[in-house]
Amino acid sequence: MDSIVASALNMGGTSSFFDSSLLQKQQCVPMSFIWPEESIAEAHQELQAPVVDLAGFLRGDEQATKRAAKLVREACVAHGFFQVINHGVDSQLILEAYDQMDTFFKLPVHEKLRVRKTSQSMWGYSGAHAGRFSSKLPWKETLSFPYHDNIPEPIVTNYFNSTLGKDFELTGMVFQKYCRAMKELGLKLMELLGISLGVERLHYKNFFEDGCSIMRCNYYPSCQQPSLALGTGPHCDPTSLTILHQDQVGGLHVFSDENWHTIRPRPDALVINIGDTFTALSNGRYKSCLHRAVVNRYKERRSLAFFLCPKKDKVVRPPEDILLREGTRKYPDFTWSDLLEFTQKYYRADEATLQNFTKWLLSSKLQTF
Ligand SMILES: C=C1C[C@]23C[C@H]1CC[C@H]2[C@]1(C)CCC[C@@](C)(C(=O)O)[C@H]1[C@@H]3C(=O)O
Ligand SMILES: O=C(O)CCC(=O)C(=O)O
Ligand SMILES: [Fe+2]
Repeated sequence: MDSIVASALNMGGTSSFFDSSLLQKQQCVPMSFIWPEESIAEAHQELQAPVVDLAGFLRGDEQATKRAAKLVREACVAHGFFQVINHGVDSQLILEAYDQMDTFFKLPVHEKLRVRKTSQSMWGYSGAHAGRFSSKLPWKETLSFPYHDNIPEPIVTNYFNSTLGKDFELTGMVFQKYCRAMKELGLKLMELLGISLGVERLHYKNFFEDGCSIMRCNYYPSCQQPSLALGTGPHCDPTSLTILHQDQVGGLHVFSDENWHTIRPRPDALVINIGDTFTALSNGRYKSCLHRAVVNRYKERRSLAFFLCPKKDKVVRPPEDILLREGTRKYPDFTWSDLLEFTQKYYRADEATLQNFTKWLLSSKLQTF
């Protein structure tokens, strides 16, 4: 590794970090950011996926709910992806969340490193995951924090207060509100997913009620060689349901019918992805969405991702209605804690996480199903 790259990645002993302002000054992206050809194959067409209007469902209209559930079922069977509008989340709150995330990412690197993510924790700031991986680095910075509502104290506000102090009190309050809105919508979507799968209406909603979810702000700096690098490599989210807002720049791609497809940004829409854990909960009926985020030469890009997760020790298994109907199990019982541990300690989440996790689980725990 040459010395400029080493300093931009700031390799010193065991620690390393990503200074995008230094990396952007070089003509070429460092080797460690180059992805294999199959991962960066171009996207051609826009994905034809439904934009589901939630207004009728949210006000309890039965016909509208049936229509929404049908669209959701078709989209989840095909690729595990759809968008929602009239979702009930205040558009002003989304803009405020972007403003607050900008305040954080514009800080000098040494300030952001005050909340650096360590290998022992899911939470904090990470630059290109440079301390975690050494190749196929993602051209992004992330800030991740937990959300649940199992205690009366505001967990997100407290996270910001205890890590970044008084200057980030407002950031904490905005994200506390944003996460509450995401969780509320996530639970309503679980109800819709339950209806769409023909299981007891509140089954999934109840399952997720006491879970601890993950909130992540993604910041993708512009990149001098966008055709070689990736913001986020091809992957299925190991989590259950992702509610994502992307800014106006564009860069989210979904894999469907053997091709990568673009997802045109819609400021009024939230993107919904099925994740691996929900695939298991539906006994494989709903696909975990394979997606990636590309970067571009001219403009930085931002997205806000809320990953809905069940409580860590709950057993992930499809509801009896599905098991009785289908007879055979596609995946063994596991807990979210098992899958999370797999992606944080042993396996970098990609397109085959669930398949490899299942093998690992069966061999390491000598489990049968
Ligand atoms: C449980 C998680 C692991 C990741 C963060 C959440 C949900 C999505 C996962 C991730 C984004 C999938 C792509 C690879 C990854 C390493 C990343 O680029 O950030 C994944 C996250 C992670 O392990 O931190
Ligand atoms: O930024 C995006 O559009 C996608 C991000 C993503 O897939 C993730 O954070 O898991
Ligand atoms: Fe993702």
